[in-house]
Amino acid sequence: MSILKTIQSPADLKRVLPSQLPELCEEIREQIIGTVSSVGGHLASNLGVVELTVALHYLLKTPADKIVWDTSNQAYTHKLLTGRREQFHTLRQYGGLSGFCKREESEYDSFNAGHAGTGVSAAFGLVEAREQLKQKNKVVCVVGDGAMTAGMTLEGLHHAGGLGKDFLVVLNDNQMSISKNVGAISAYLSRTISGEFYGKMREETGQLLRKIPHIGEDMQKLARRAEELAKGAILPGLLFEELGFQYYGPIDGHNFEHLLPTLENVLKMKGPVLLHVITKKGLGYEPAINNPVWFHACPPFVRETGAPAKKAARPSYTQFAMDSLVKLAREDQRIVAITAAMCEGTGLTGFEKEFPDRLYDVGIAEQHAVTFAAGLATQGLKPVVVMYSTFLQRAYDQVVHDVATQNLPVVFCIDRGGLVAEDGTTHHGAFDYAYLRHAPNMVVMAPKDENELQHMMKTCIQHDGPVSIRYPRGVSLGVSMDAVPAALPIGKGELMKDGSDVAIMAIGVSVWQAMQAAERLTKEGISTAVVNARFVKPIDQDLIVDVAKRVRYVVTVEEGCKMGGFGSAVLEALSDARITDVTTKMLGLPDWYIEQGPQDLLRERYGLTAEGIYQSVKELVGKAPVTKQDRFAVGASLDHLPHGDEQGS
Ligand SMILES: Cc1ncc(C[n+]2csc(CCOP(=O)(O)OP(=O)(O)O)c2C)c(N)n1
Ligand SMILES: CC(=O)[C@@H](O)[C@H](O)COP(=O)(O)O
Ligand SMILES: [Mg+2]
Repeated sequence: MSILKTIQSPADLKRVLPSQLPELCEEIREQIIGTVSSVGGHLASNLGVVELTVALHYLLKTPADKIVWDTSNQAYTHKLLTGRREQFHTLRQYGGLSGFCKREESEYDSFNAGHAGTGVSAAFGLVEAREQLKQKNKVVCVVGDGAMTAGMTLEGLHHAGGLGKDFLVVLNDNQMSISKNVGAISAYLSRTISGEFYGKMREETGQLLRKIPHIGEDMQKLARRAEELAKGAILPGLLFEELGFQYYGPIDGHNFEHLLPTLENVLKMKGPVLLHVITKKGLGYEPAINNPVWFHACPPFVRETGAPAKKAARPSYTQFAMDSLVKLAREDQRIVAITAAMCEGTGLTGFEKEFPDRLYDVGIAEQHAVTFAAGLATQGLKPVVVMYSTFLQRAYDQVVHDVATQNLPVVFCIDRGGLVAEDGTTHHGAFDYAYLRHAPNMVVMAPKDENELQHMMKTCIQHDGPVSIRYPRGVSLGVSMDAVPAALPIGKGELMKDGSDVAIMAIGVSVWQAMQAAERLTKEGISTAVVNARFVKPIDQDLIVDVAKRVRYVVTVEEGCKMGGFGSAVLEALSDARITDVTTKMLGLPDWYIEQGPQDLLRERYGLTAEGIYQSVKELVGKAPVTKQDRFAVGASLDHLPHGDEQGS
């Protein structure tokens, strides 16, 4: 009889005998491996926290007590124990369970996440809310060693340590971010784990801490004293102690005999406590233990071998971008690349291999990455910040204040621009055009395909100022490649096809969709032009105005939020040129957070496929044109005017 199947909520878990918990963990691992092998997901991190999650739910009274999962890509066991086992097969699919914590999904999810380093701050918000509301619940934050390198985590610890309220932070240390964790904090944690002297003393104090049945204030002091003695000369945990946290551990995060009594005791302690727990990424599935990087967030795979279930049809845009960068770096010694803990995802591994001294992995520290790049640029280097669109959001002020105001030649390679699929809301690259284009000095571009991508990479490197290039997640189009990349003129678009009724002005991967739609429309008698804008900023006003003068309708297409993005830039250009006799429509992402789902499905849903663009144009053209006289006639009813995104003039 399955134990897992008897658990509808954490209350049921409490009926399981402690001796049965390892068996339950095996069932949980089985379920996670089975599901992730068929739908993909964050396997390695999840397999590492099975015992820790079971122990926390075993001891806490959730949902009154709160667990905040930093990043929350490790919350699968939490989902399985909190009433979501039966839907677990829908994980990360359209309409299914999220791969992350979502308050909309369950009362057991205390805070939404997806980006790393928010856990401590959010959980401390729950702590202070409890104090303000005079409640009694416990608050626990589980944060990884990778997320410990994020500035926000340190800001949160600093605040919480200073105020001294009851708060448990569990540091889940598997010595890995996505790749091997980096930097001084990671080295510090490793020393804490591996110190030989401390290891022995830790064992003794750990035993003491586990033995104390119901730890009272005096006993707590005794345990602390013993712990202090154990610290001896090397003072493990000193960093956290100095930040106002009582530090305990490290303990084995896979052993219930350590986990349960230790957690029970630290949960009773007063003030901020940090418990250091050591876990292994991928535990329970050999291929994931051997390759935790690939299994951090993997596509569907063959259970028996761990091999990917499908082979990619063509190289990704990421690969083309980074191959271009490597080629350019061979010729230009000034180029250095910067990643914020995303060397593999951003495709920088080839660069690292060839130029190990010119690649900086700064940890999960996007803000630092950008300002660090600005510093490098002041000295004549050519820093290339390679980052997912969604993570660059965190460094908005650094882009504006540290790079753009000084007009520094920092290149931003923005990967995962647009819809990213299964990671959903927190990971879609929806906002970059909008959050970059309003910064004076910024150049913002996006290629229509991988060939243009290589030319744009060259353009970026040549440009003497802040410049960004964004490309999507996924496989490239398979177009033929020019032998040599050539820089493009900044701010110049490309007229792909002329027409006299409608102009579709598109950017990035939407351009080829627009071309297909235009060809079909033209065949049906609606003469349709297509502009590949190439640049969101500076936008090619001359081309846009020239084409707009020839047509009656202008449709903009972008895989980004409509508000403030590319379409807005086109409308501004038309407005500046006083083009008032075209009817316009913007296609792009609406003013809500986009759900998870396959890219194709989401593109279809938001009208960004060739079919969607075609339908939008047909609908627009089918409507009675709105004339200037109609709109401005005194007393004229506005009911006939286009609604929503359409802006008739
Ligand atoms: C702000 C931000 N940058 C980058 C990422 C990508 N990312 C997701 S998980 C992860 C590693 C997290 O490591 P750790 O906190 O140790 O958790 P583990 O997966 O090891 O449990 C990274 C870099 C992110 N989610 N958020
Ligand atoms: C980086 C990150 O947040 C991952 O956890 C995410 O799931 C990666 O997805 P891709 O790198 O496949 O886009
Ligand atoms: Mg880790």
